[in-house]
Amino acid sequence: MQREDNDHLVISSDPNHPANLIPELCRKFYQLGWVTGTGGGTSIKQDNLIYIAPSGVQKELIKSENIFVLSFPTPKYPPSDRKYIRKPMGLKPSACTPLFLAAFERGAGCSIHTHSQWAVLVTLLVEKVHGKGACFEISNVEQIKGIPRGRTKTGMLGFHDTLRIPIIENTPFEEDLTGSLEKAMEEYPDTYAVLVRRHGIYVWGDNPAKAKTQCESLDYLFQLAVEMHKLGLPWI
Ligand SMILES: CSCCC(=O)C(=O)COP(=O)(O)O
Ligand SMILES: [Zn+2]
Repeated sequence: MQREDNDHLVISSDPNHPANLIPELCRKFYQLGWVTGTGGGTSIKQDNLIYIAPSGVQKELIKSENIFVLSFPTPKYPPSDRKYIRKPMGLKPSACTPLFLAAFERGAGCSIHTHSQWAVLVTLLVEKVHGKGACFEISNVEQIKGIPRGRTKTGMLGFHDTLRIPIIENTPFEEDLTGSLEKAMEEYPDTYAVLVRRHGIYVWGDNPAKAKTQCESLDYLFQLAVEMHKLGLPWI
């Protein structure tokens, strides 16, 4: 049943409650330039509930009462079949919802979408190989250790390991990225992120802290790669 109230699901004095964490994370991401101009967003899964930020709003101004709540599992399509249990009046759920759900279906506890310029720039430096999808690769940089080996493995990548992040092509509407994002997730079962050419990145993690730090490590590596490229240094 769709409800417009259910305020108790988003009102909490606990700073780690998803409805408090999402606004807090969005404020941090805004300061980093990742979600300016209403772009990007964040979603958290806790038990069988998904908390989602609203669409097309200033992400740094989101309040707990603006948060949508979905019962998980839920159909991704059509949007009218999704099991919303809290829908704030006058707001629309993030257009990233089916992409966030794709990460939750694969065990994630938090999914972040940013429009980081470093992420966009690396997608312009990595070309599509004929017959294969494009992929950002980097190795021999300490910060690679901030990324887990993968969903099917334990521990973090090592200094000499190669980090691979698939790149998918952008589409006119955010929702339409879902098919290619899921294909990339199948082709790279150990990835925790997918870059979207000329758009940004989706990053997910087991919980909000891991998703955030993985997002930070990746952004560091993208910036480094772009700066190395500018200096004429190979980054791989
Ligand atoms: C200028 S933002 C264009 C839409 C977009 O790419 C995006 O990430 C915004 O998603 P929302 O959560 O606001 O629906
Ligand atoms: Zn976007």
